[in-house]
Amino acid sequence: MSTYKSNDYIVQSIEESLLPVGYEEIEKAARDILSPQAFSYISSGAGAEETARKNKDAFQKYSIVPKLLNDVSEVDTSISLFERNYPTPFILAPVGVLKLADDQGDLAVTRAASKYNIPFIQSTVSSFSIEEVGQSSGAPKWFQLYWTSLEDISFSFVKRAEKAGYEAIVVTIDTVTLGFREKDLSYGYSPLADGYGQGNFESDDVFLSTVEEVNNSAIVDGIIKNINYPALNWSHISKLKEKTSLPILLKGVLHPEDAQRAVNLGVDGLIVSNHGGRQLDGVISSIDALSEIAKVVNGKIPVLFDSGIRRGSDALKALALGADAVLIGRPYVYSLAINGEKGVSQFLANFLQDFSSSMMLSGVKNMKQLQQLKIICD
Ligand SMILES: Cc1cc2nc3c(=O)[nH]c(=O)nc-3n(C[C@H](O)[C@H](O)[C@H](O)COP(=O)(O)O)c2cc1C
Ligand SMILES: O=C(O)C(=O)c1ccccc1
Repeated sequence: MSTYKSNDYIVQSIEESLLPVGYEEIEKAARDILSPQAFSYISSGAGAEETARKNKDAFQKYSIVPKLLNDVSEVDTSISLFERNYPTPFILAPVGVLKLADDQGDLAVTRAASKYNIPFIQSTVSSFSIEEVGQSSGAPKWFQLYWTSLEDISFSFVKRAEKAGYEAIVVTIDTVTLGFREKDLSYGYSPLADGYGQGNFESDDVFLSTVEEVNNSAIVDGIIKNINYPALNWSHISKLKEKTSLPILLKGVLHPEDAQRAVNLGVDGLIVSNHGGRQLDGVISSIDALSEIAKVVNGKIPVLFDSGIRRGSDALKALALGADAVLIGRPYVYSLAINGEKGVSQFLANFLQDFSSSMMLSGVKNMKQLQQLKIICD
């Protein structure tokens, strides 16, 4: 279903009360449930958390100027990406180590996503394997790739993803080394060292052939060595293009010239993102980077967006500023921690209600009109 009438979702929200409604309350509830280390891992940004703060504050600089009296009794939220139609412009961002939030991790998330036909992007550092996630539900699945030092492991992941029916490869380019996350360092906390995030590696023959003796610490060392790959450059993207016919997206683009180069190279899509402020602190907020990139790309390939989407009006702003679809990150992770699959389902119901009401209230009835919605910046 992609056409909404007023209050379709709110009925469900009122009937069940599985989750607090607003983002801040959801975050608070997750803080109460998770260990201080786990909560801190999910919530914190790198460095002084300047960028994490900017992601939030920057949204407030943009204001929607509604254009009314447009008969919005039905709104169509559907989009089309890579020749497939989706009922909503939302995608669930790749989040490693989701098992930290809930034992069922990615499996619970894709089950919730399948209710709304929302694509789920599985992380390289998932606690479940590509095959397990592939079979977990009918939700569309994309695979996020952290390029590995031994590139045959990357190519093996990509082949496995193809075979398991995944529909796109998302190469994250902003994490060639891990950001300096002061809170995690103060706790001495690393989920990888704790054994999370091994699902794809422990099930990969190419990776296993590089581990002398298969035990937990060898696997952890192997993963860390592989996903830190500062040598990553454009030639790797060209090479990946040769290896797969799936659409390739680059995640973490902030510079318009990188966007232009990606288009020239034949990349299929971009994700404007600063990784939720978790990588280089001090970088531009993702929403401030969006318009210029959308302008350079000029509709040649889809431009997706994440970092700071908390509620419907945030999504409305990002879509009006040039995004073709929007990734949701922390809000679904906290919802998972609070109430597993049901928590994520409830979150999505609330979010979709909020978004479709926001479309109506701004006087737009489809994505085309939304792209023309007037936004002013302070
Ligand atoms: C706990 C956590 C783990 C993440 N793991 C990954 C990952 O494995 N790969 C990736 O590309 N991005 C990862 N991200 C970044 C998200 O995909 C997304 O860019 C970010 O969460 C957006 O910011 P927001 O959640 O504040 O909206 C992670 C984010 C969080 C919070
Ligand atoms: O924490 C992250 O943001 C992330 O991308 C990651 C990296 C390595 C392991 C787990 C998650």
